[in-house]
Amino acid sequence: MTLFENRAAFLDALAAMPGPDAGAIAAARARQAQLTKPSGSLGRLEEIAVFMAGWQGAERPRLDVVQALVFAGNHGVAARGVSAFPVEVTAQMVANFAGGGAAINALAAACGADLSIVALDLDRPTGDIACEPAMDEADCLAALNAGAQAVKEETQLLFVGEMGIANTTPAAALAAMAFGGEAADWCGRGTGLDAAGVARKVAAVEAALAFHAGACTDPFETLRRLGGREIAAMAGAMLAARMRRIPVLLDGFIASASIAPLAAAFSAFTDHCLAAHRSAEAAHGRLLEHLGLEPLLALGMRLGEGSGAAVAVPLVRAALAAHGEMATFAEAEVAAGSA
Ligand SMILES: Cc1cc2ncn([C@H]3O[C@H](COP(=O)(O)O)[C@@H](O)[C@H]3O)c2cc1C
Ligand SMILES: O=C(O)c1cccnc1
Repeated sequence: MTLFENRAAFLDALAAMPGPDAGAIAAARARQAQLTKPSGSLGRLEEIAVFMAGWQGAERPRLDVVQALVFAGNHGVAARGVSAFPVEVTAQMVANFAGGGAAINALAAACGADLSIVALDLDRPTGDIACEPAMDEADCLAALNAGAQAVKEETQLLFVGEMGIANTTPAAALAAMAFGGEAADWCGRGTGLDAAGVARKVAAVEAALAFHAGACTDPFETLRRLGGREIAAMAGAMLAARMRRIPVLLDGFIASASIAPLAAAFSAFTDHCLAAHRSAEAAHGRLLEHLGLEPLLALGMRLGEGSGAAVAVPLVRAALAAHGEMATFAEAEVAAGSA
């Protein structure tokens, strides 16, 4: 099913996004207050349980179906020498995902997530954002829909990741266009660029910001001009999740940048997202601040693929286990305090 028939349908869906279930939030909070522990003593685990209750619409949310989606795409801007790796690596890594040999294969299995890989026209790199739009309208819509279609109805927690050599460059451009600042503020070392490589990246992002200035009039247009197929697919999947009230664990710099145009237009967009981690990519912390999200972890990871989100899934499981399985003061006949 095509969720977004056209540009207007995408923008309408964004404007009409639902909020969490207030009744389930109230019920989960009331339950938390009854559990055999001092109020607040499980810290953020309590907030995670209440967050999950609100988006799942259940006093005791569950985590039987965790879905991981990894989207892959290639980028015209790679020709400017903005990555430490050659573009062939994108397709080679897609083959590695299929063979089960990538980090996300191991980490998705370790956290009990159901992993799917969606490769998007790898033989057809996007336009070079420094001097042309990444995609035409049909291409951008197709990528948004590829993301949306991949989200299963029964998913109880979603995370998305990406593979696309050079994609920290469009990610930096998207973040700069959404939240302002200099190109250099948003450019890091990606896969391990040296100083000259970072300088080429900054120049590419500066050129992109100048070329597309004034034309990025809505989130669709920003994604179309400055994004990429895997980036638009991530945004489409995370919007589709929101439309179905499915909570999202947000991965690293590129996944976060994919929703920057949506969040810049509608700051409530990130309400259904938990930031899994703060990537070692220099600008990720600042980007999360703009998105209004506090990362759960900071492990020095800078891989993408959804790897940081996978590592945070056990925290959500722990939060829901405590919330769902603990006894109340009444059940355990423990005296409740005044706090
Ligand atoms: C072998 C390999 C596996 C990866 N898995 C994710 N990335 C990550 O690195 C890329 C972004 O960094 P840059 O913009 O510097 O190219 C993306 O593909 C991202 O997913 C990888 C990169 C490599 C080389
Ligand atoms: O934070 C990320 O997602 C990231 C950082 C560097 C390279 N690839 C991905």
